[in-house]
Amino acid sequence: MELQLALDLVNIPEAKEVIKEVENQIDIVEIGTPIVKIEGLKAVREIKEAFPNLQVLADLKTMDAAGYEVLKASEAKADIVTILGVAEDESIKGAVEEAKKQGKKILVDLIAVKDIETRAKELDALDVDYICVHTGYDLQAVGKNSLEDLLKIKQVVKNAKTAIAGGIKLETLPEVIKAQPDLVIVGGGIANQEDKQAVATKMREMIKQG
Ligand SMILES: O=C([C@H](O)CO)[C@H](O)[C@H](O)COP(=O)(O)O
Repeated sequence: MELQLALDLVNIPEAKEVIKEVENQIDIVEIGTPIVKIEGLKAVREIKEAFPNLQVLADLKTMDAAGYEVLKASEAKADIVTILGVAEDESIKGAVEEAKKQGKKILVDLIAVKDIETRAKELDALDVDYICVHTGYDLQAVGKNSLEDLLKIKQVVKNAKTAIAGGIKLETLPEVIKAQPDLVIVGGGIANQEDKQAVATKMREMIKQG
């Protein structure tokens, strides 16, 4: 099981400071959608240059022109690029095709997908690398989480790795681990904590113990 730190509400220098504190505890660092929108793909390039040993995920949440966006993120040295599960199959195929050409990976974000099982099954057949259940900030605010969705997609996804994101904290990590995703994505659960290193270290230990 891998651990990904999602950075959303910071600028590039602030992102570097947070990563420095936890780089030994994480496998992947996510340059979140708000950072990419505000700072551009240079955020991806700068973080990869500063932390070459970490995999860098560009959370583009692509919806169209997928091959082109994957190409541009790849040129900025992203290792993994995200596309939305609600995108057309043609877009998913375009993203996968370009990622394969560039030696990169595609994570599909199921945010806002209504029939999670059907879509996860379809996406699994399109050769994507990760399929991620995700409760975004706006649904977290009304008390939702993604655990049930993870259990649902685990039943139907046979090829891709499964991932979970959305409001995961130290206290909720044990039940997430029990559901055995391949990738756990944590944003505020690390980034908003006083002692980020201690929290990330504890999370890493819990994940190791499985
Ligand atoms: O993708 C995300 C969100 O849509 C904002 O861009 C977050 O990275 C994801 O939700 C993980 O962050 P937390 O919910 O703070 O753990």
